[in-house]
Amino acid sequence: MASLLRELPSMSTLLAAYASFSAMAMLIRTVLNEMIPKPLQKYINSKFSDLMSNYFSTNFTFIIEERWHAVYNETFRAVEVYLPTRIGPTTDKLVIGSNDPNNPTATPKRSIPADCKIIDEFEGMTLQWTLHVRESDKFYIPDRKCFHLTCKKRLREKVEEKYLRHIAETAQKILSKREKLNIYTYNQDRFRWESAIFKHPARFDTLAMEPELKQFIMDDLDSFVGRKDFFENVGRAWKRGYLLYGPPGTGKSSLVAAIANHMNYHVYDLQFQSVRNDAELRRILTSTTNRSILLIEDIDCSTKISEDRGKVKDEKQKEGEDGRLNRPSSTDPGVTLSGLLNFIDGLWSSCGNERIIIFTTNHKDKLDPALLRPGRMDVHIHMGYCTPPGFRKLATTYLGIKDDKLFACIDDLLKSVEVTPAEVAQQLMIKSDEPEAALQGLIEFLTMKKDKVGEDVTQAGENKKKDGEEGVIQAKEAKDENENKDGGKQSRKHDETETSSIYLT
Ligand SMILES: Nc1ncnc2c1ncn2[C@@H]1O[C@H](COP(=O)(O)OP(=O)(O)OP(=O)(O)O)[C@@H](O)[C@H]1O
Repeated sequence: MASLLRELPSMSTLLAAYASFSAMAMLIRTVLNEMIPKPLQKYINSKFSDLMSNYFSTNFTFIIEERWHAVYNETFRAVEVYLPTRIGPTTDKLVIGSNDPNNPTATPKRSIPADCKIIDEFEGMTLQWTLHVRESDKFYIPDRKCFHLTCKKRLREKVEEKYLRHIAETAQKILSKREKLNIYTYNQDRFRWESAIFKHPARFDTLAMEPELKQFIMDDLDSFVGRKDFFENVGRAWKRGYLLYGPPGTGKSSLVAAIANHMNYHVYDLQFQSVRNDAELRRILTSTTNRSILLIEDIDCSTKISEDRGKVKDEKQKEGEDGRLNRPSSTDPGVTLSGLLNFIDGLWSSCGNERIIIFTTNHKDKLDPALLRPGRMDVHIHMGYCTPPGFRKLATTYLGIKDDKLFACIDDLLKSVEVTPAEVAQQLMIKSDEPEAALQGLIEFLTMKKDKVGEDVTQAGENKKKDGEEGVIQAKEAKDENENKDGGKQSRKHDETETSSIYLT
């Protein structure tokens, strides 16, 4: 032992060696600093530290981004649902909130804050999650979100095979048990769908519609849900399109709410005006979930969608333009009909399952024929003026009565006056706790409307009289014809477009 100690260098030798090594290192560093440009130094440093950490680290990180190629990443969505259920004592912050104005005392919902570590345990493994948000420096590019999942390198395969599948299954269970429906609206500034609780009271049994029509729609919806294999076998995307058209106040929005409640589907309410172009439309539509309704209301108000493509082209050619229909302008919404059709029944229609697409319009005649072509929207539903069965339904809903001696009189008036279910409902609501008074008020309202129509027709006749003898004869003929129909008072002409109807394409 003593001989061994004697062979060791002395303390002063060690210090001298250390000093000369340090001097040499400093010299090399100074030379390298002077000779190698800064960016290259940075690059070498980062490569070196990556290499070291990869080589020596025992951890492995999965990165789960919000979008996977062109569509929303379902793994990301599953993690978003699953992770808030795994908040444990190691988590030191949490985002909470509620979007249910009907229930302000409800327990707030949880969401994961950025850069917060969450530890999960699964089959003896410890897993660490972090949500990263990379802010975009360009206003037209959304922020990028991704989850980092870190585990031990040796557990990588188990995590991939078992843990991630467990997350997908758990999220699926949570989502299938959803008690509350959401209505989503697209926030153009934040590039994302934002939700509110959807608690619309409209149901099929409160809708004033022809009973057969109502039954048809319910059967159609029910058969759609159970026909996954059918759609697959016939090579069609598992989607159903409804076009609801009719005057304002006939219940188009109420029918959408009734469909959502019947199917237990979330509603994505898209305003075309908030979409910049077809590429953005594709992005928006591919971020919606399965088992949902895509609602585009008043589709006729979107000029590019509603105008006949032929007409647009002709007009543009007349103006000496190049006729490119799809070019967005500063005033028109940038979405084109072809962009929309591509999602309805084009190649993109196969992205997603169990989707219902609903368009509503007050002016079906303004829509591009391409949108009405057979097979595009599977079912066209005309929402018409209030009929006697519709009125009875409203009387049951609003007054709680199934029959009354005044019903016959109201039925007669409804056959001769164009009145929307919204107007009838409004009248019944005024005195809903006094059914007799409410019905009497409705009779007065309908009679007033009928008389007004009569006056309008007489006025039109008088105007024509001024225009010449021929006009007088025609007005009289028209008036006589109506008088013959309903005992001297003006009546409305019932044609097939005034009552509710259905048309399968
Ligand atoms: N068929 C109906 N059955 C029951 N209630 C109805 C019906 N139609 C209208 N109403 C009542 O009138 C209100 C307005 O109707 P709704 O918004 O559904 O009509 P709409 O056809 O969508 O009108 P718009 O074209 O102006 O959007 C509803 O909140 C509902 O109370």
